[in-house]
Amino acid sequence: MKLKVIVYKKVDQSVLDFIQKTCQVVYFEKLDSQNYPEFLHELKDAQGILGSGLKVDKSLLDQAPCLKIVCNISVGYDNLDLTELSERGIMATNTPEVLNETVADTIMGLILSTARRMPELDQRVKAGQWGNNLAEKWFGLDVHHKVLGIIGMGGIGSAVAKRAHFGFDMDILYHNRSRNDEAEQKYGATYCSMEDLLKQSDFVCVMTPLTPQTEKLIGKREFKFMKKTAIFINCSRGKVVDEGALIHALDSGEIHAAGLDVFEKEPVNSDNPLLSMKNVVALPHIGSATYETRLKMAMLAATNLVAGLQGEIPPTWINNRIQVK
Ligand SMILES: NC(=O)C1=CN([C@@H]2O[C@H](COP(=O)(O)OP(=O)(O)OC[C@H]3O[C@@H](n4cnc5c(N)ncnc54)[C@H](OP(=O)(O)O)[C@@H]3O)[C@@H](O)[C@H]2O)C=CC1
Ligand SMILES: O=CC(=O)O
Repeated sequence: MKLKVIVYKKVDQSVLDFIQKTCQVVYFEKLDSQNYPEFLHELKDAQGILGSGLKVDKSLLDQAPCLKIVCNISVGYDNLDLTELSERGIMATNTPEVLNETVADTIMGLILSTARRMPELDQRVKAGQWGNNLAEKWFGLDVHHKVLGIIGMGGIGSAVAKRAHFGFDMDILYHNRSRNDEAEQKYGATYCSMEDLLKQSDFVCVMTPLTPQTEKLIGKREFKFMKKTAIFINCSRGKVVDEGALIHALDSGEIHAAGLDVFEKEPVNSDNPLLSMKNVVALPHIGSATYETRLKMAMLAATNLVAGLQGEIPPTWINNRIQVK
């Protein structure tokens, strides 16, 4: 008999076909309050689940006694309680690398659009407010030859550094817990303390995972260190930043602007002060959202799922030191 798995996110038919060669698939294009009871019912005898964003914690796992593998279609796995999964011998996988270049493109888009105020100017032109002269008040800031500080020089951070170094002649500073020799050699990135990075950078880009150590990593103190002309970019997770402190920093002119793909609460509330600030460019958590990359991510997640259930090693297994169930 085929093993039963749940796919709880819309994926391409080719991904479903691949999984269905070896598994029986229960498919929810998305989970909502209407179909959640049905999902929980199916979970009772499911061996694998595949999707993204679902909080997989003790209370969910208590309702999934047969589960062997949880496959995220995302590189971030802050939605997973890894301790709980590992104690139960359940494998967890994510989708690193295949999205690096696409997310880096999104980040460069945020850097350029905040510095050159593209969304604001687009709205003016479309509203018929071009006028005869482009007044100085619509000027932006240069990106090329500036200093880019990357906090979290991993897969995505390195792809940003590559673009900034070769494409924009930027100087790269970075901060991690450990040195990234490759980024230093290939992109001339300079390792420095967080404080030095914040003080010296024209653009500060956060690209760490969300962990207990990185929650509110950037707060009041960090914004105070930044230049008044600094542009802050967050494409990691909203909770890595103290959103109240960010609002204050933008409001009070402590920093110049922000480009945000992620928010403390998603979808962001329509009355969030960040959304009414002209110096904020806001995106709806679409860092990796191209057809090509989302397909690669879903296929990698499916490959993990099938491998794990067939007793093979999933290619991107996170808790790979556990005694498997
Ligand atoms: N907006 C979007 O759509 C997307 C968001 N993301 C987010 O981006 C995150 C990063 O992805 P990716 O680049 O693939 O991950 P990587 O694991 O490749 O890189 C993360 C980097 O963060 C550093 N880091 C981790 N903890 C700390 C810390 N406490 N202080 C300083 N640096 C730290 C790591 O270095 P070291 O271990 O040496 O500290 C590493 O260099 C994901 O976890 C996800 O949350 C990812 C994809 C898309
Ligand atoms: O947020 C997206 C991810 O892949 O992580």
